[in-house]
Amino acid sequence: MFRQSVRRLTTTAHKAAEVASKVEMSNQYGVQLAKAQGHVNGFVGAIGNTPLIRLKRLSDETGCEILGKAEFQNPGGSVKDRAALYVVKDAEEKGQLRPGGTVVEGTAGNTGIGLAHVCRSKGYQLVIYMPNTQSQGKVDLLRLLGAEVYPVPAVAFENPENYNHQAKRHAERLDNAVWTNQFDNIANRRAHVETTGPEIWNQTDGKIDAFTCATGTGGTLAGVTRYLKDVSGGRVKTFLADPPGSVLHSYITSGGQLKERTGSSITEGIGQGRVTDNLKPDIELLDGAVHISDERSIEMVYRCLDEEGLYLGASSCLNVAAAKEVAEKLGQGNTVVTILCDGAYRYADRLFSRKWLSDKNLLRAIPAHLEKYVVLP
Ligand SMILES: Cc1ncc(COP(=O)(O)O)c(C=O)c1O
Repeated sequence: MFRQSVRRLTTTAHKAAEVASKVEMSNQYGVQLAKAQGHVNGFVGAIGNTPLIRLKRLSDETGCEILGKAEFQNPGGSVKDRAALYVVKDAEEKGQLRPGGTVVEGTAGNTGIGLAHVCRSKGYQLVIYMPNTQSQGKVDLLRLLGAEVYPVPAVAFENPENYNHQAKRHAERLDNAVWTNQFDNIANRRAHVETTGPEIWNQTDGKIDAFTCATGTGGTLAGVTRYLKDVSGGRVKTFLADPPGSVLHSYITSGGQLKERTGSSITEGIGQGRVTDNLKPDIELLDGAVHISDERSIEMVYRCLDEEGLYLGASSCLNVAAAKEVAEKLGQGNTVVTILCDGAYRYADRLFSRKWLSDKNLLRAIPAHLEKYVVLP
């Protein structure tokens, strides 16, 4: 009995030592091993290097190459994983965030999910403030990923009770905490100057004529624009893609006049009422802007599913519709790249619901042969 217990203890101790040495080894050599053996180190190592997908039907139709960067393949499921990693890394590098610290952000969507994964994998606490108009599903998912979530009244940015200002104040009350401030923190834009832009350039071998995407914070559009303009000596043209309810299309086409925000869109995560600090340095570099109605975005959700087998969210499909418009504007033989921001999984209960589509007066935008995909009541 005694001998058995000793054997069990010795085996346990041996196993513990083995595990400890593996952990140590993985800490010390993780990055090198990852590179040598073709795997990546943890969640953050899996961010980026997403495929560039040729959209066959739209390319054939326009006589251009229309390519979508598959950002839905990031480990947290969206383009926002890149920004989440960069704003956290930036806070670490500036000494604002030390081991065991807390990240605080105001976000209603993908940035929160990206941050929740990044914070879990790096051992930080995460606090999220969001408007209380958001679905319970989003709140539940963030809580499931370990975040502390505060739904607060949905008031305008100018109101001190807006979720962004509450997030800022929360961080100020804590030690070793940072408000990552995705809208005006240019580490967000840097993620795309340093990763998304170079990936697109390398994946196209520099044979890219235009890039277009929508903006939420503006990080993706500004960062990719900056990189592509620099590396191509200004040759690559870049365009904002804008949904209804955003002021940026008219800001760009009117030469810098900021109008009052009116209207709204079914596309989530995009559309803006102001020029954020992420956009400011690069908005002048843009060659133009295209406006895409909700009808065109939703039609493209169904077309991408039917023609390409791609199950995409509405902002991705607004981008695809914009890429098609840019291709038609530039003419045959051009290569146009856009961003496939996330999949439809988080929005399926709306995008494929007959009631929701008819409440939004969008059922009529779906071509008859694609109505078979409206599978939810
Ligand atoms: C689904 C989706 N698409 C696009 C964007 C816009 O990206 P960016 O913030 O880089 O402008 C966001 C931002 O949250 C998003 O959630």
